Amino acid sequence: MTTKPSPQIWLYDTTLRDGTQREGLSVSIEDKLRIAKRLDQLGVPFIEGGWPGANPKDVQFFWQLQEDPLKQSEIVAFCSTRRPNTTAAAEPMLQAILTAGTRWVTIFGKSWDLHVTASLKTSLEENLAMIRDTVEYFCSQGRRVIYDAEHWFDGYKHNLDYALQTLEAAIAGGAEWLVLCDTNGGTLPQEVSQSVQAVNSHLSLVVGQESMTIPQIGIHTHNDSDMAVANALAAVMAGARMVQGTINGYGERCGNANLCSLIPNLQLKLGYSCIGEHQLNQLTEVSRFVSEVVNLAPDEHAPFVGRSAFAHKGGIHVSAVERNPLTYEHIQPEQVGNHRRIVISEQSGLSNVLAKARTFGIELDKQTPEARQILQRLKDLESQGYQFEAAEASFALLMYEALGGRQQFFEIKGFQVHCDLVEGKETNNALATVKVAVSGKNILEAAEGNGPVAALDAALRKALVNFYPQLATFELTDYKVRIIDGHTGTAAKTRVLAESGNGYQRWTTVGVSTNILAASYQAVVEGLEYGLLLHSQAETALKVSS
Ligand SMILES: CC(=O)SCCNC(=O)CCNC(=O)[C@H](O)C(C)(C)COP(=O)(O)OP(=O)(O)OC[C@H]1O[C@@H](n2cnc3c(N)ncnc32)[C@H](O)[C@@H]1OP(=O)(O)O
Ligand SMILES: CC(=O)C(=O)O
Repeated sequence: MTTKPSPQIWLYDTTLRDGTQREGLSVSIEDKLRIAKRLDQLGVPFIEGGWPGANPKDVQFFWQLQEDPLKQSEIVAFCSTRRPNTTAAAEPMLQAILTAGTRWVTIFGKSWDLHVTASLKTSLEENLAMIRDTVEYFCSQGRRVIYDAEHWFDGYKHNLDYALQTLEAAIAGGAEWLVLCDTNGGTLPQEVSQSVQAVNSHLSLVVGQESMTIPQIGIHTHNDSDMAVANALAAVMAGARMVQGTINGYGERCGNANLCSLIPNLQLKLGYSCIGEHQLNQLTEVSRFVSEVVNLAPDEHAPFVGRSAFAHKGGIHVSAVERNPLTYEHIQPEQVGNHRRIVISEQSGLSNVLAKARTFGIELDKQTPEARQILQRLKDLESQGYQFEAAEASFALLMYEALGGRQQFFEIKGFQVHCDLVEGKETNNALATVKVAVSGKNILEAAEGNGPVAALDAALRKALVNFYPQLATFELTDYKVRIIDGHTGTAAKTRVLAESGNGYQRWTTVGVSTNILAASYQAVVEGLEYGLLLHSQAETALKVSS
């Protein structure tokens, strides 16, 4: 028996054009080239690179791609129709599109009569001529044209006859795709379905009579009603075959349809073919790559690709997921290149503790009193203000302690910090002294730092480095302070999260106290202890393997 091939949906990425219309997002030519190349590897058939002629950066970008073309994607130049009362050939803006040297061009034109009169300030007839002429001009120059019907759904609602005439003008000019745009993002899914079906029926009737090829329908949605992905899916289910969107949903105002959600929904839920399976599992990496290049923090809670998309926190969830992931996961995280995470907190049950212990190489038995003690200690500490979700190294130390296997690398006998808040003295304004004991030997050390925590960290390392030379590679990489129960004023508790690293691993520890220095001290000391533990575990593993 032969299996029916999945119907194809043509993906059209506009991260480099509509995505860059997002407030706070700006990219260099090099950034654009890096993103285009990554999308090319992902197998996106169309990549809208920008509007050459609108700014020098986009002109350069297309020229550079002529020197070093993409391997599989079509790079597309974007532009408006010609201005009123001129000719396409006379428009400098359209000439810039030709020099961009792309095979495909996307032209956007007005579908809504309000826009023609209020924004273009021209007649309805002239707008039809602008659409037809512009598309025709590019076709006559050997380009293939995608026509973006701007404000399609508003035009459809307010003046259906005219909106349809604008599509017919694009067809008459030679457009191969008609992309219906929800430019203002205010449309709901059932309106999208109904409109796409109506357009398809109208085109088969009108264009069929003139025995012309019927262009295919595409969809371009914005997220102003939080419907961009739902609307694009509704359009596909109603017959659209091109989907425009951006990586991470970047775009003007509230953004565009998010391809990181659309692709897996289309492919895994609706059975359409968009990109290859081995490309689908690159999606999480592509999402993070693009957010890194555009210098925006990734959305940790983004569906499919976010760090928390498959993170399980509630004890009931973890217990069930450990038995069968289908209980609380809608797809396998690996299908989109993501992975499952178990989070520990006051919401945990024994299943969370057991699963987390396993990630540290500790096999706990649910029936043992130690497992229950660890859970109880976790809940007690969280009720005092600790948070272990992000401080897994402190949780590991807590587990070793409960199991009687916490190694004592050093003992702190006391510490003092002195801050010198003299105006103009911004460096080394703090001095810390520490007294520590290692293998029964007492050491007293002092160090300066740009603040009390840095000074304390430096003094501790100085005291310990002769015993543990690996400390020279450790560094405090991040330090976060949060005031909890702030209504109690200066008596409020402070939670400190300290991130440490040794060049190839990072770990986070937590400290809580009414005294910010005591909280910091606790987090910093546990950070050093955990780093020493990692080193000692690595040495043991090396001895065993050799
Ligand atoms: C829905 C969308 O997202 S469409 C893409 C929107 N993206 C952008 O606007 C980013 C790039 N834009 C730009 O760099 C500039 O706006 C430019 C270069 C295009 C135009 O700059 P300017 O000539 O200074 O015009 P300005 O931005 O003030 O106004 C836009 C002009 O385009 C016209 N216009 C708008 N839509 C269309 C269209 N579909 N076809 C033809 N002209 C159009 C407007 O009527 C206005 O013309 P006017 O100046 O003769 O009144
Ligand atoms: C073309 C486009 O970006 C829009 O209509 O939203």
